[in-house]
Amino acid sequence: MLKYNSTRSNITAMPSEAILKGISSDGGLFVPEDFPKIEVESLNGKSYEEICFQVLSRYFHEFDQGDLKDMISQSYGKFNTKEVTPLAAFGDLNFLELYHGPTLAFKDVALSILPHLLTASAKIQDVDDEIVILTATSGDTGKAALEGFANVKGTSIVVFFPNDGVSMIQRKQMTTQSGENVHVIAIEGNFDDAQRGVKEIFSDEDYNKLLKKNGFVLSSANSINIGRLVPQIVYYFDSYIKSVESGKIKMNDPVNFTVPTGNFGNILAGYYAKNMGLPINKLICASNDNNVLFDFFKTGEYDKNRPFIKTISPSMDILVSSNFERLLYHVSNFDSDFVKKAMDDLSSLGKYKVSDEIKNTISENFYGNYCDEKDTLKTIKNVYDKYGYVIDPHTAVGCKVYEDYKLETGDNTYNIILSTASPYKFTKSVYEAIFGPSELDDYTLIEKLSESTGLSLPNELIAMCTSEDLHKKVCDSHKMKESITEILL
Ligand SMILES: N[C@@H](CCOP(=O)(O)O)C(=O)O
Repeated sequence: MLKYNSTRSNITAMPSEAILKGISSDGGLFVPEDFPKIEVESLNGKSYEEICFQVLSRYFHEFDQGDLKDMISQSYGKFNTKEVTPLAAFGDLNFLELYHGPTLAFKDVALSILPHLLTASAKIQDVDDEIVILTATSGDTGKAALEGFANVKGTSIVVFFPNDGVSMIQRKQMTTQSGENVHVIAIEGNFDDAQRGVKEIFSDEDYNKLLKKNGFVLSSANSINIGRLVPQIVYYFDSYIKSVESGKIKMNDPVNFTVPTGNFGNILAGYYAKNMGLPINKLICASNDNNVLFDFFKTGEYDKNRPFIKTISPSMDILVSSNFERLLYHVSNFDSDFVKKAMDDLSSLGKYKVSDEIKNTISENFYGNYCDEKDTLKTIKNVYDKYGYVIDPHTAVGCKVYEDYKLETGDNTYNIILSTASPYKFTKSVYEAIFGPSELDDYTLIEKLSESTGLSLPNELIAMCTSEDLHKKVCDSHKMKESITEILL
């Protein structure tokens, strides 16, 4: 029976408890005490949903197998492509399109199923309080979580986003969200402030007792919740199998994955896949100008003491990548004292350093680099000019870092780039990258981008642009708890 350990102490939890809590009471993140194994050959010929079942059932053994299968089929029916996460190949660029879910970002893959996992976990844990999902977002998680949890019985959701730190379309997607149980609040601050605020609320014992007394328990829709992370492992296996089936690689050939990275959840899911048996050679971690991780891979020092830079890939505008804590726990051989000290140093000094041994173990698995704004725009244009294929700025960051990786290392292993969002979420940046400056705004450019490139247009996006804003609240990043109190108590 697989259990979950906190990264910061000897607290353990069953899967349902870990999912329901979202984060451990000591501030640590839950990680599996072991990596379940999958024989990759056994997945040959299986559909996305079947692979999903193989992965999830190994991590979440408390759920009834039939119920788990039902949850999976209810979750992925709403994707607008036959294959949940199709691969698009141009030369040696293989883009894994993770954005065909309801909100046009990779977050849909996990957030379509998380509400099911959470409500099933509440049943197992015999909890009938209302589950309040606290979410911090730099643009994509927020909308996907709202969509997933809107009107889900027994839950309510509060999303905090940086008032001046998301794209126009990302903002509109959130502020127009309907649902009886949804709350969207802009904060005066950046994503790190939002995430810190949410984590502080989780660790505030007295506040959690007060909520409990009033019939509420907190959980998370961010990738700090293991229930968010595990479903993201699935597309690593699925894309590998698709690559074998299309003859691009042979079974058991090594592959690289390039992952545009912010909170380190998506790439960590790849590390979990590798430890489960997927033959991954390197995980290529692509950052934007907020290049803390790139510096870490070079020096072994994680140092967030630097300006927070707003970029055209806002979902990755993050200096504290939460899931890096999980990686430290794994590579230090489950040393929770070391992780706790590192995390304490990060919050008091803004930095920590790891030993050469830990740095080297990380470098065996990961390569890090970053792409600045100029190169992001250039890459969008180059890919379009060469292949007529439109990519969003986050994917462009991945693409450029992949090119740099090949040049620097000479490694030509088959590589898959995770394409994390639809170009339409960043219409103006993408349009201008390809066609040059425009006076028009994102809303107007949506149709122009579609007409000029032939990129198929999600109709709901047009309707959204003229919808009324339902959420207009703005709060100070130090007043997030007060906002929740106002909503709930
Ligand atoms: N890039 C994210 C930031 C939060 O990441 P998560 O994976 O922890 O949810 C976003 O778009 O909100």
